[in-house]
Amino acid sequence: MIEIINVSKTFDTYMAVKNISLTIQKGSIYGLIGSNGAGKTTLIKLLAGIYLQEQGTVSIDKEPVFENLNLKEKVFYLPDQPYFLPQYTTRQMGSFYRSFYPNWNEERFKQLAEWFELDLHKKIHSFSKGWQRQAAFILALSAKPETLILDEPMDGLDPVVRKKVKNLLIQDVADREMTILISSHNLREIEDLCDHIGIIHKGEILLEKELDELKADIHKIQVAYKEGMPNHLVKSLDILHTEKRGSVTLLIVRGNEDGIAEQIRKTRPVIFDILPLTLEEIFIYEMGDIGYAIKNIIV
Ligand SMILES: Nc1ncnc2c1ncn2[C@@H]1O[C@H](COP(=O)(O)OP(=O)(O)OP(=O)(O)O)[C@@H](O)[C@H]1O
Repeated sequence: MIEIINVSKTFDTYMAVKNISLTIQKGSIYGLIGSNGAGKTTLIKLLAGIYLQEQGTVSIDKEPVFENLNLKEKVFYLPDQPYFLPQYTTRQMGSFYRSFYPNWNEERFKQLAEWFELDLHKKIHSFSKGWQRQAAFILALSAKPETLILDEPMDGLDPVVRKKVKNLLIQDVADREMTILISSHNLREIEDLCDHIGIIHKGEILLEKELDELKADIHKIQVAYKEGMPNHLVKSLDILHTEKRGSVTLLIVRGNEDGIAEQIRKTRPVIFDILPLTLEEIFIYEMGDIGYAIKNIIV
């Protein structure tokens, strides 16, 4: 379990992280979202033990992170610009990590290289940006860390590779309860991966939520009637937003999905669909002012 309690970090006079607290349960995938300069990398570097906070505590499984070598054997940090030793091949980087990470799995290393079709014997610096990131993922996942910290991990990956990476991450979380903190400025990109989301803005956490909790309670519904929508239905539903699109009405409704569907079916609509809501839409409709603020700060 990751615990960040009342943590602040200042550069000269600028406070990049302001009194942040958050907890990430073991086996959870936590998405830290924020615009450029929000403080994501600073928070991540505090968690990776690269920076020391001036205030508060940063711990994993109750152990303080900073200068804790035992803990570092179980944590893998993949920065936004992956670092490799100069002139090294992925094979050589593998040998380097093998000496450092006790859980290193050679079999997996070879399997992943095959799966990504990556040449282990080529110098990493000759790879394109996307291939370098794939090499970094192969190394990170072969180290079998208990905690994986990823800063903007999907940058430069094509959609097919993104899907592969997401599947691998989910598999490791399911198989051995790996904990992941993943930062991104793109809500859409990580919404299908994370079970918790934290929004960071100007060094502060604006909002933190469990995704299932967010998604279970709000629904996008499309209905059409021969003679307009019945008034009693409008009154009985907890409608957050209504939009007319020709003869079809689009509703954003809060409440239990089955209950809402039953009420609508009773009114015999000619069209009735429940559509998926994106996380961005949920933020906007569910959180009013905060939702609109969030819309303006993330893509
Ligand atoms: N080493 C540093 N020295 C001085 N200021 C820094 C340093 N690192 C970060 N900052 C400042 O702290 C703030 C937060 O930066 P940080 O890199 O954590 O943001 P971020 O959310 O990761 O942004 P991005 O999405 O652009 O990578 C910024 O204003 C940045 O200029």
